[in-house]
Amino acid sequence: MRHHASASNTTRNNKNKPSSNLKMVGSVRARVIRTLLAIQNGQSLSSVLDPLLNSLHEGDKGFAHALLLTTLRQWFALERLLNTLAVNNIDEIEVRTTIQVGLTQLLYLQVADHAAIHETVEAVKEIEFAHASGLVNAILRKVVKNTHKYRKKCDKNHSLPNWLAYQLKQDWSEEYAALTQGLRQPAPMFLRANTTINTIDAYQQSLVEADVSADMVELVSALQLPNATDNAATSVHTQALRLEQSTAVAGLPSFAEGAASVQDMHAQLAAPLIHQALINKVNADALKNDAENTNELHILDACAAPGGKLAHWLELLNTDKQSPLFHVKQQDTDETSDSTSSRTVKLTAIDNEAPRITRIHENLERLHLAQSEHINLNIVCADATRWQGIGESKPQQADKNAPVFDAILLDSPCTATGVIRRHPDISLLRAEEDVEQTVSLQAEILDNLWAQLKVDGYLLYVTCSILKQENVEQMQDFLRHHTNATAIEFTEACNWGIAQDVGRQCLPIDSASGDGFYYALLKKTV
Ligand SMILES: C[S@@+](CC[C@H](N)C(=O)[O-])C[C@H]1O[C@@H](n2cnc3c(N)ncnc32)[C@H](O)[C@@H]1O
Repeated sequence: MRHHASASNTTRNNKNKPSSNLKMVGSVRARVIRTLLAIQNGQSLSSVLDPLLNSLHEGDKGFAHALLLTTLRQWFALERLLNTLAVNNIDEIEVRTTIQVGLTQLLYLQVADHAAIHETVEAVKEIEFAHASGLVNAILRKVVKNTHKYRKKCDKNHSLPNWLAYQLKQDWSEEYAALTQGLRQPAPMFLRANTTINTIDAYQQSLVEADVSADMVELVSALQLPNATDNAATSVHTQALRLEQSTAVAGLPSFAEGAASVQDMHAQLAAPLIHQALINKVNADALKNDAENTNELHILDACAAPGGKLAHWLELLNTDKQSPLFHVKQQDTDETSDSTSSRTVKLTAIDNEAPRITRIHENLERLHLAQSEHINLNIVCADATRWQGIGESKPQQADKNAPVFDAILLDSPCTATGVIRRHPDISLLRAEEDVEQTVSLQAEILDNLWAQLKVDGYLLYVTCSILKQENVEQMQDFLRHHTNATAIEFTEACNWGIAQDVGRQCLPIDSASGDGFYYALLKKTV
């Protein structure tokens, strides 16, 4: 019996919590400091970033964004540096945060010394900690005497909480130095062209015409899928567009009209992989002339919000309308000829957070994917540890407990340690004890969904974590407890990720490459 916790994937901050609320008044620096205090108080960057930026004049937004994101990326390194700079311990989080914002300007943003010091001292007064203005001034003045030395000191080592750095060293000793430095850098911006509206080449061309430089990155996956002819690996190709410079989506051609989505290049592997696995299942069923599977296919995107991978899967389904998924070849009763009938694909998407479900609907509307002729789409707010898809599919089915899904995409809740470059608040918000809770939640979801997968069906397990406990170790544990599961091998012909005992792991080391995702494909054998 595997250990299960009833916990949800929550984040906590176990440090002294600052008291201030998010008050968007005063100078840019004071607003950034207040935003950082709100994050230390447990709020996510995504919930506070827009209120901050929307409160500012257009001309100040870029600086505020850079100051906030860079301070978060360098947070733990700045904390360590601050501890060596102060003669006495500084207990007030408001004061520490202000000094860290000052250090970011001096060490990472090349703000002129005088402006950085003067404005930061003014900001500490604005947040009503004027008694510390002398201290802030003294520490920042000390640093400008030798910024080169302090920058070097700050860059040494990692900028992560110690528990996370320790775990990464255990998991990735060879890659550790590059990985921890990689996590301090910004990530490139990637797009996915909506192939139901334009080809990838055509969208790249429209980017050129809009003066947005982008190159195409091709990811190749090679899967040792059973039933492939002569045991050759099945190749799956994914093409992502990488922008030379990150930009606001409003500046991208036809973005509002649904021509493209922002999605990390490694996140763009998920839909093509499960789509190919589904095609393989359908082809294998056809060879076996499996009547039960001929009329309807039912597929599941579990943990679907805000719908990035769901939209991608719908794009693939809608782009290839001649696919065997929609057309069933049947042998006529006299066995002398074949006929073809059409088949509906039922796609169910679930997530347990209602506000995030609203975002799925908004995203699909923008991409013109909310409705389509061949696909019966059903979006449900439900808890994947308990939800039963039975009856959703075939209410008239005799055996109410028979599994119903031909393929399942499980983009699992996780610690999101693989996307720290984009969401640097994760380093501050995650606590060590979250890992075990998350691993238990993942196991619970896996168990519940596995029981609902048909024999010969596939489940793609995905996380944006770089911790082995949530990834390869989760899969090893799953395979030990489910003898009817087999892991499909990703061969060395894959040009992404690092082969694991089960599945493949991408690490966010290369500043031009994608985030830290893990992929494992499982097949149900009996
Ligand atoms: C990694 S995100 C999914 C991202 C999504 N697949 C995409 O590509 O846009 C994980 C999702 O799991 C959902 N989640 C967490 N616990 C869940 C549960 N017990 N049941 C269903 N969904 C859950 C979260 O609300 C979150 O939206």
